[in-house]
Amino acid sequence: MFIVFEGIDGVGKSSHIRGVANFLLERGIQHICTSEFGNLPLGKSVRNLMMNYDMTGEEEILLINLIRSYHIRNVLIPSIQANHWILMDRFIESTWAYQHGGKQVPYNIVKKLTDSIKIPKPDLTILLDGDNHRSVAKDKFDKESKDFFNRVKAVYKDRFDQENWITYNTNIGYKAVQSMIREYLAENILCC
Ligand SMILES: Nc1ncnc2c1ncn2[C@@H]1O[C@H](COP(=O)(O)OP(=O)(O)O)[C@@H](O)[C@H]1O
Ligand SMILES: Cc1cn([C@H]2C[C@H](O)[C@@H](COP(=O)(O)OP(=O)(O)O)O2)c(=O)[nH]c1=O
Repeated sequence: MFIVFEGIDGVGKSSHIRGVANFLLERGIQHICTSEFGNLPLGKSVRNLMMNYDMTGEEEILLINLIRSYHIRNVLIPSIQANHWILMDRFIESTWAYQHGGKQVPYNIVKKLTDSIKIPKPDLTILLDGDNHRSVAKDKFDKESKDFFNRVKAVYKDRFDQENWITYNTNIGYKAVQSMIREYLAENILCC
C-alpha cells in the first residue's frame, strides 16, 4: 500500500504520517515513512539547494527530478517489491501544486519535465486542506504570499481524483482528522 500525503506547508502532513505509522505499528504492519527531501542524504542536499538559491520554477523541477528518480530507484521500488506500506510526505502532486500553481510554470512545460521520469502510482493520496499551522517560517515557501498558496491549493483541488484521493480539512484539529484517517484505513484497506 503506497500512500502519499499532500498539502501546503505546515498543514500537518508529517504529524499525520507519524500518527498513521503508530497505528500500523500497533497492528504489526511493516511500513516505511519517507520523503524525497527528508530521507536520503542526497534529498537533504537537494532541499538545501532548492531553499537557498533563487530559482525559476523550471530549474526547481529539474532539481527535484534528480532526487525523485534517485528516491524511486533506492526507496520506493525496493519497498513496493518487499510489500511494505509506504507513507510518503509529498510526491509528484507537490510539483504540480507548487511549480505549476505557485510558480506558474506553464502546464505543457511541467508535463514535459515531469514525464521524463516513470512514477509509481500511489494507491491513495491524502490531501490535507487547511491553514499553515506552523508559527515560524521554516523555508522560502513558508514566506510566500497568500496568493501563492491560493494558487497551490487551487491546483491541488483541480487535480483531485475521486478514484484514489481523499481529503480532510485540518482546521477542525489534529485529533479529529487523525481519527478519520485511521477509520478510513481500517474500513477500506485493512478490512480487505
Ligand atoms: N490540525 C492541526 N491544527 C493545529 N496545529 C496542527 C495541526 N496539525 C498539525 N499541527 C501542528 O502544526 C505544525 C506543522 O505540522 P507538520 O506536521 O510539521 O506540517 P507539514 O508536515 O505539513 O509541514 C506542527 O507544530 C504541528 O504540531
Ligand atoms: C516535493 C516538492 C516540494 N516542494 C516544496 C514544498 C515545500 O515548501 C518545500 C519543502 O518541502 P518539505 O520539506 O516537505 O516541507 P514542509 O514540511 O514544509 O511541507 O518544497 C516543491 O515546491 N515541489 C515539489 O515537488
